[in-house]
Amino acid sequence: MKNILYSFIIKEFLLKRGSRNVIHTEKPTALIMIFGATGDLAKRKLFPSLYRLYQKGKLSERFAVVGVARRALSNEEFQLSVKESIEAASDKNGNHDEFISHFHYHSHDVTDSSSYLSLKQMASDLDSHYGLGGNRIFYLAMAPEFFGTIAEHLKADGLTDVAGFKRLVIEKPFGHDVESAKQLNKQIRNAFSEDEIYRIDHYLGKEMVQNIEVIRFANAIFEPLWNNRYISNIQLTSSEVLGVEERGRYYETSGALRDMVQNHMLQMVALLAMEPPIRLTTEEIRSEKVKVLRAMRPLEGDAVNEHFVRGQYGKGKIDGEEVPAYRDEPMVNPASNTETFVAGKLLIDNFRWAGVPIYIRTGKRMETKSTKIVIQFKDIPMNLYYQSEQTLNPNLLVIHIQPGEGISLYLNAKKSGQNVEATPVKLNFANKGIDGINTPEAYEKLLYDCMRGDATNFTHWDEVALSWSFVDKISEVWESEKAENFPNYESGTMGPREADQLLEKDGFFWWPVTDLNVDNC
Ligand SMILES: NC(=O)C1=CN([C@@H]2O[C@H](COP(=O)(O)OP(=O)(O)OC[C@H]3O[C@@H](n4cnc5c(N)ncnc54)[C@H](OP(=O)(O)O)[C@@H]3O)[C@@H](O)[C@H]2O)C=CC1
Ligand SMILES: O=C1O[C@H](COP(=O)(O)O)[C@@H](O)[C@H](O)[C@H]1O
Repeated sequence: MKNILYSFIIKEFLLKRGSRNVIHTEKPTALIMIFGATGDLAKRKLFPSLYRLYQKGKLSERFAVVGVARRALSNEEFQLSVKESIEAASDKNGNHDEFISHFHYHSHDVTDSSSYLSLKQMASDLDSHYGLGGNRIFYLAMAPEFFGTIAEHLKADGLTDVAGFKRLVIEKPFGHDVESAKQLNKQIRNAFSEDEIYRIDHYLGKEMVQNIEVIRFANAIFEPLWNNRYISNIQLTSSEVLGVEERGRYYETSGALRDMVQNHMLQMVALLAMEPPIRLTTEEIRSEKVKVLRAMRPLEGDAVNEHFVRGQYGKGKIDGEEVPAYRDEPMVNPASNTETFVAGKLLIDNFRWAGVPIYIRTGKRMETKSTKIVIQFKDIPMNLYYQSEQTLNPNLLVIHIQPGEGISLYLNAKKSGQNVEATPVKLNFANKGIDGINTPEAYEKLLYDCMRGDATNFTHWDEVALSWSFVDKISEVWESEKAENFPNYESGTMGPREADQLLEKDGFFWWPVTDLNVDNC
């Protein structure tokens, strides 16, 4: 029985997945201008992702990259840093010379108006040299305070006057709250229209986050059950083992709520809870996600601390090593009130989800690195197969986002032998096991999507505004009340006790993410 069900699910899943996922063969042509080209993001993610696209033949020879940053570098020095970043990320022995010859450097302070004119000249020369058709992508991989200034200069100094397309890719955080996000949006909208703006949420580039839609809408067995009649609760965990590391300055003004919940966690909630779009177009999918965010019950006053728990890590042990408390990290206030952990209960007040709690939790310095979604189905009305003192396990659907990728379905089946008792069985689909290849990095997919002009996996302004409005109410309360019990969880644990109590008071518990790991098939 286990095998029959298993193969049915896998076959169904792959068939539907294949019919939906068009294989893109376009080789887009563009000038990609990376602001912040000497920074961490460019080196760790952007250059290696562009290289992988090139290696896979998804970039034609008609592309050029201009790296922009303040420090004085020659083209050769910049190309060497690109080469080093590719080697550090993956390919130590490849021949990168042809690829890196497409990279050029412009030393430029983005606050200095005069240097945009030479940047414009450089862009125009590269456009002619590589035959780029005037297509331009401006990637802002810099601190957010520069986003608005750069966008304004690009327009004022004529860099956006192009014969081809112009697109702005903008990193997180998109604002600090709804007001600052509106202000930033206004600045960039003076230079780019909404459909030219690609707001990055790298979770939307993750293979299994993109798979949420397919699992839901391509399987006859799930969608009819995807509602408050059959689902008792949903749990989303995104736990990290790393601490705040070198990012104390940024994190002190952000905290886990702004850093992870406002964007990644709420985006995953929207994908899980949205109605089937009438078409798989960017506009239709975004519009369904927006409806979920609009239906999320806002929290105010006392409701904030009834539905949300905050935590901050203290010292502890990770992999046998002592690690410091958050308050002892570099560039962190020794009396910091910043949360490094958030757990919350969300309610979506619409016909499908009324009464189904969606629990989220995310934090740094936790026991394990894991992003998982657990959908817990309601109990059957009557338990025929267990002794009265035993309870039947609920059916669970687990979507493994990372580090393992796949899905597991927990069912009850008959125990082998003469008896008629039920025993839990787990049906597993491990993504790598089936495809036999490493799935592309999120940034690789998102860069390619942007070059092709597909904004589906980027966040629309309406989503940004709604998620900030939701989160702002929580921040207001937390910023006005000092957390007297911080630090309230030891590094290397799954967060504060209050996060468990949040579910216990509803009669649930967090499914232990380490026990649910996907096995390779
Ligand atoms: N790093 C990561 O993993 C992630 C980063 N992000 C986001 O990406 C963005 C960049 O982050 P990250 O790469 O870590 O930042 P870094 O601090 O490592 O890099 C900043 C870059 O900006 C350049 N820069 C700073 N000031 C100026 C200026 N006035 N004019 C021109 N260039 C300037 C720096 O170069 P120079 O000093 O030479 O001028 C450097 O290239 C941020 O918005 C961050 O939130 C988002 C997700 C993950
Ligand atoms: O955006 C961010 O995400 C990372 C976690 O990303 P993941 O892909 O490793 O899950 C987080 O560490 C960082 O603080 C945050 O800014």
